Amino acid sequence: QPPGGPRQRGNPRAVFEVKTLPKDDVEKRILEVIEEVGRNQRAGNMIVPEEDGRLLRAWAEAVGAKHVVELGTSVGYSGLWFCLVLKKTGGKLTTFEINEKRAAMARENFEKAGVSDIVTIVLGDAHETVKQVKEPIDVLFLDADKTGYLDYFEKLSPLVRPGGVVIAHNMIPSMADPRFVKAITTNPDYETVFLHMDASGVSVSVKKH
Ligand SMILES: C[S@@+](CC[C@H](N)C(=O)[O-])C[C@H]1O[C@@H](n2cnc3c(N)ncnc32)[C@H](O)[C@@H]1O
Repeated sequence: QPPGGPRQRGNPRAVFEVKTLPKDDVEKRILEVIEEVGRNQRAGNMIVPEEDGRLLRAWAEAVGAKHVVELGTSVGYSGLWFCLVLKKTGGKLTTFEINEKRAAMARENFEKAGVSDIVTIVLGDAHETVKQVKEPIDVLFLDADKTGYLDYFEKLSPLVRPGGVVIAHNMIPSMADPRFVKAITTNPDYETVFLHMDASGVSVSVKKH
């Protein structure tokens, strides 16, 4: 164990312990629910590791996100990380989920965290329902069906604003759809980097100005 406490639950190989510290009561309330969901609802709900949650939050902060579109709500864990930012920017989260039970749990978690007013959960097959999105996107987060990433990217990329990002989860070679990898690495509109490849793998594609 490194000094200062246990290593990150999300990544036992993490070199330094990092803990997200609340800046104010709004963050405190959201972080308490993040901690609780991470502890009690991780099993069976395929939520991202904690260190990926912090990565999502960091990118959303960096681009000053006001509109985050998420594919794959599950129980709202990654969405809550985005809400830490969106509560401050006056932004909103539009998140898509096909599973009613998980969507209901997410609704409850968003309520508890005090962010329901900035979150829209769209229930149904996102390949159909994403057509509802008409506004510019600052962060597009792909974390639903892996073979669907290319379709989501093709449908929503035109709405991603210059300087915005497309982030995809589970991008290690054994999980990533090669057609999507090709799309984000050969498109001259994007600069793509791969992070956390010793864990779940996350791609970040920044739309160029
Ligand atoms: C990996 S989990 C999302 C985890 C979540 N982003 C988090 O970290 O808290 C993937 C979710 O995508 C949902 N999903 C799969 N196919 C979908 C589809 N076609 N439309 C909408 N949601 C879908 C699944 O039901 C599941 O809850």
